[in-house]
Amino acid sequence: MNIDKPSLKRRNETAPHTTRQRPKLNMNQAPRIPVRSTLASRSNRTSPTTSTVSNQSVSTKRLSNQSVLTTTKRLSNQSASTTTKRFSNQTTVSTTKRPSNQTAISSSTSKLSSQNNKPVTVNGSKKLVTKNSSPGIPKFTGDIKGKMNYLQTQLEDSGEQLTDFEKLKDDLESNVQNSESLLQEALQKVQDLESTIESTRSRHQEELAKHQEKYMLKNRDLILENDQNNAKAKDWEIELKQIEDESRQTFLALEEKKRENIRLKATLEKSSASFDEVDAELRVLKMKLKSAGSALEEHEGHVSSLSNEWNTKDNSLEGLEKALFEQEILRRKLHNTIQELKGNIRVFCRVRPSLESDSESNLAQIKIFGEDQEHMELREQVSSTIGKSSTKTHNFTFDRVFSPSETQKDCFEEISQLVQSALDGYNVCIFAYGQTGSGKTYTMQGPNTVTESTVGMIPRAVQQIYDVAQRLKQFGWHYTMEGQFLEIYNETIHDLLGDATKYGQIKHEIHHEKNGKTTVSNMTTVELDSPSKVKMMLRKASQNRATGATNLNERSSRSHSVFTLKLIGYNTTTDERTAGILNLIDLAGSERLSTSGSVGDRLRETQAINKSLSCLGDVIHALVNNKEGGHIPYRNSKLTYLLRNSLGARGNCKTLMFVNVSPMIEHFGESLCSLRFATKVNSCHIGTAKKAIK
Ligand SMILES: Nc1ncnc2c1ncn2[C@@H]1O[C@H](COP(=O)(O)OP(=O)(O)OP(=O)(O)O)[C@@H](O)[C@H]1O
Repeated sequence: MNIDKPSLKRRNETAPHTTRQRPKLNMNQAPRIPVRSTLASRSNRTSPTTSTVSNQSVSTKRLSNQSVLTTTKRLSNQSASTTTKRFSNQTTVSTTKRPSNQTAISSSTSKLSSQNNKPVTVNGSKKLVTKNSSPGIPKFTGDIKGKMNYLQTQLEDSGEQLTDFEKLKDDLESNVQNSESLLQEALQKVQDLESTIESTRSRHQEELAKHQEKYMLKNRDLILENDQNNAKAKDWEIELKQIEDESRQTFLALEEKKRENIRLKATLEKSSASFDEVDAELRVLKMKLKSAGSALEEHEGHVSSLSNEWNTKDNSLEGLEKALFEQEILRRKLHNTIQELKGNIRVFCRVRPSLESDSESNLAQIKIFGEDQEHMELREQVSSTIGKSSTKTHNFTFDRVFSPSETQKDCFEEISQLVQSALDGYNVCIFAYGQTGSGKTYTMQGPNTVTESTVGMIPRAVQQIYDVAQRLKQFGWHYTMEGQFLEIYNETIHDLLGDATKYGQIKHEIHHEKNGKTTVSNMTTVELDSPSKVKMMLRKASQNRATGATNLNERSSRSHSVFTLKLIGYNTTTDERTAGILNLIDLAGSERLSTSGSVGDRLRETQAINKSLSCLGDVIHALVNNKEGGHIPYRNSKLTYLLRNSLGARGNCKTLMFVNVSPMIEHFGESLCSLRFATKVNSCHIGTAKKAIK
């Protein structure tokens, strides 16, 4: 809808001559002027006969202003005079001859008249224009009068013609005026149209601008919408991807479910088959049950007769229980008599097996023999001063020698009688003596990673005491068990169940009361009402020992550990009370100062260990050799002072010592020393032990 304004203007300017639309003339109103047509065709022969109004108007105007008047004038001036003047010799010629510039109207009118002699329509009235040779005009006859008449006639004709022409002129002029007014109207219409066009154009422009603005806004909205749609499309893409992933996973899960379903179907089929089997079995069982039901009825009859029998026997059972109780008292008496006969100090030797870290080739020759496995022989290759090699044999005898293949259970079976004695009110000490790495801790507690078969003497002893205490309940005995665990390191006592970070800050003093009770101050006491508590206690002690040293084994070999279990029994039937103590002692490594090669702190440690161990030997020696009431050097070491009431001073003590030895040749010398020390202990006889009965 682009409107080219300049081109419009140009068109307006050129319109009169070319394509400008003019108001149409109403040809029915306008007079028909064939003359003008002829004139027009003559003046512009190339123009179409249906020439434009403007052409017509212009021609008409000219006719009215110039041609018609000129023609009329000339006609009036010339026709008469010239015709008259030339009449004599040129009448025909002058009348027929027309000036070259004479108007088209006159010419055409003349021509029409002369050629056709037909009536010419002018302003709607028909006029007959005659030629000179027209039969209406009298011919010149040749006389003057005739001539005059003729001329008169001619003049009259001319006057008529003139009148016609004037009429014609008037008509033409009115035509011209009409045409002009039409033209004015047309021009006015053109102007109106132009202003209409202009207003339409400006309106269109405004509308266009509005539309453009609207479209721009719409376009901007569309861009925004497009951006939003793009963002949405991206979101959708991401969402679609997620959905795709989810569906892939769902598909995988579905596949897995399908496979599981297949497996389950197979299992179900199997199960249904076995269900059928079970169902058949159930039916068989039901039948059996039925027959058993009838058998049961029979048995019930038997039961009622047996029940009567039972009642009579129940009465005799009470008598039997009483007898059993008496027998239990007797058993305990006999047991302790046997223990006493065996001696109050007994020694067991235990040879540990070779370890992965030991080499087979370095095993010492150790032989264990005797009816009760009580003898052992150690062979040693020696060279004399003259270089002659020979075998030297060392023989030892103990209460029992355990070979490397014997288990913890085997060892415990032998000491369980002593543990029983603690329940019966005796003070029992079980020592583990030997060089570092000979198996003392293994024997007393078990290895670091303990199993049911490797569990040591301490937990086994507690388990036994717990079991026996439970069993003795039926005879009226009720026991309370309290446990303590301490360490003697460099002659200082540490509470292994206490706070290891406070070692050295808290002082622990040993007190012996007149009633024979020994106490250590500031010690943690644990009530052992179940065997599981012993495990907890041992774990805690082990952790404290680890906190106290960078190397657990190193610490354990440099200190004595003493586990004390106090057993207090009360018999509600007999009102009897017992107070026994079980001490389980893992001694520090017994290696000699010369072989240890210790210096500095380690030297002082070794000296302290050796001192306390030799004190133990001295105490035992004094107990053997001193007369009753003689001095026993218990105070010389913390260990002997602590165990004063358990080492036979008051006669209710039982002592067992495990001497642990290594099977390796490299430890041969230390093993001999340990065995010699144990032999001395074994030869002691500390009188007859008496249980503590209050
Ligand atoms: N009878 C045994 N059966 C199997 N292994 C044993 C036996 N006796 C000791 N051992 C092992 O030998 C090694 C040393 O034993 P243990 O630590 O008990 O010696 P120790 O005499 O207590 O040493 P320390 O004085 O340094 O504490 C340990 O690895 C232990 O498991």
